Amino acid sequence: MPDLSPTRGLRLGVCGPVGTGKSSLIALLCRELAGRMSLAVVTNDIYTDEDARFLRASGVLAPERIRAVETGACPHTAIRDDITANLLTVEELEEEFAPDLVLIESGGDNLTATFSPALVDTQVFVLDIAGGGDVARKGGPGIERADLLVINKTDLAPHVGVDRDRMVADAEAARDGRTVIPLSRTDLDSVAALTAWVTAEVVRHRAGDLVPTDPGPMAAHTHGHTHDHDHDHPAA
Ligand SMILES: Nc1nc2c(ncn2[C@@H]2O[C@H](COP(=O)(O)OP(=O)(O)OP(=O)(O)O)[C@@H](O)[C@H]2O)c(=O)[nH]1
Repeated sequence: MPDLSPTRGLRLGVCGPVGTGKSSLIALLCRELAGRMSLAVVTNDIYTDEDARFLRASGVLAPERIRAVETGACPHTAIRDDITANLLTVEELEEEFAPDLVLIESGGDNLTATFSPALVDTQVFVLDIAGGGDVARKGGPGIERADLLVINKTDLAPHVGVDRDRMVADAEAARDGRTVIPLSRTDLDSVAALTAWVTAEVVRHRAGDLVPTDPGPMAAHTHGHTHDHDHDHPAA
């Protein structure tokens, strides 16, 4: 029987709306895991490398292990529809550092963006508790079917009038039992739960037991844009 276990590390996608704490979560994971495994990070931003600069400045990982993809369009395009730039960047990092884990951050996007299963082996969707207790009930592919849903910034729940346990229960109901982790960087037990989940995924991947599953495409949408002159668009 040939050895089918993968020779490259786990590729983990971190997705979610703007400002929910994706970069902070990646910084947290780097801080917790860097002593135990080899890591690399790819960030996606539309026009800047701001997230990569934030992570380099946080000092959690050698700067050369953090690379930015400037998507030039909605970030979800670069993580789902045309993943070439991301794949090339991930492969460069894999060739140079042979990481056990590559974390890929999507740019802040809307509620329905997801990673292509051709780019990541497993994916986390991040919600912000301050975005409101109803958000988990609204569903969408990431909330319902990402491998892990994180409800982040739970320390803010009392300040924004959200019932944390209710929101977690709603999310669990929407996800048919898939894992939900309520997280705050100030709650060490929750940080340990996140770290344990990621470590278990690395182990599953190494054993050849992790089959990437697609949460599904994002909802149909249009890209609003303005022009300062009239012209016809070429047919798509
Ligand atoms: N109170 C609290 N704030 C947090 C926590 N995690 C992150 N934040 C804050 O949330 C804000 C947004 O965090 P980021 O990590 O930049 O969020 P992001 O999702 O990467 O943002 P974009 O890349 O712009 O989409 C920052 O001010 C963080 O300090 C948390 O656990 N608790």
